[in-house]
Amino acid sequence: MNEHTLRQRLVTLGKRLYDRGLSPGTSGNLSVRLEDGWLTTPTNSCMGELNADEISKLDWEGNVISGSKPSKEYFFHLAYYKNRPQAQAIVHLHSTYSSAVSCLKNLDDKSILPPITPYFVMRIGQLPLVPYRRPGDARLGDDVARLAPHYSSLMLANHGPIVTGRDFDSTVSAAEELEETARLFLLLHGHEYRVLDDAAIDELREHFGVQWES
Ligand SMILES: O=C(CO)COP(=O)(O)O
Ligand SMILES: [Zn+2]
Repeated sequence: MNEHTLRQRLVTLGKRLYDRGLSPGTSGNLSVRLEDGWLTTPTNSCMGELNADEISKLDWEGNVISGSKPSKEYFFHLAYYKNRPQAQAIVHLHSTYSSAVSCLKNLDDKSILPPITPYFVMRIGQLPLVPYRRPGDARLGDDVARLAPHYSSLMLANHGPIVTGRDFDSTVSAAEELEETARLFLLLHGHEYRVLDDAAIDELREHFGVQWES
């Protein structure tokens, strides 16, 4: 997709996320990689009302080339792009169920959600917890740089998810999948439930190349 089309996709899918209630208020931010830099949503923008011409364009040093002032989290997007070549797009949300899970105590920090469904394993994979930092704290960039080579998605403690993918549309779908998984996980609380066993995960790995260590 060229830059013009990607700007339109940011507007269209930003509205989809907002309409689904996955990015309340002005929370969250989106970005996509281009040949000559990358695009991100302006800081304090509502995802339901993005303007294609105002979207911020940055270079690989984080300098603004054009558009409005970028997201205050631009540096963790940059850290992901620099440390994960396969990441072509990034979605960061404060979606309710994912953010609720990010607040739970006693999580396995290396993999906070169990493999309850195949689509979670396929689209997200193992999801580590990044210790809490203030939004906009540049040290989040170091945390993301360290984990980015190993994980396509991360959960910021007491905040929300960062999801990356091979193109923008599939990254948005993966973020939606994560939200549904978090919802299922919380619905299952207090119930006895099965998780996918090693054989099932191996089968998914064979067919879809999942990122899950048994
Ligand atoms: O989600 C957010 C902070 O974590 C939103 O910040 P921005 O509006 O600066 O993108
Ligand atoms: Zn946020």
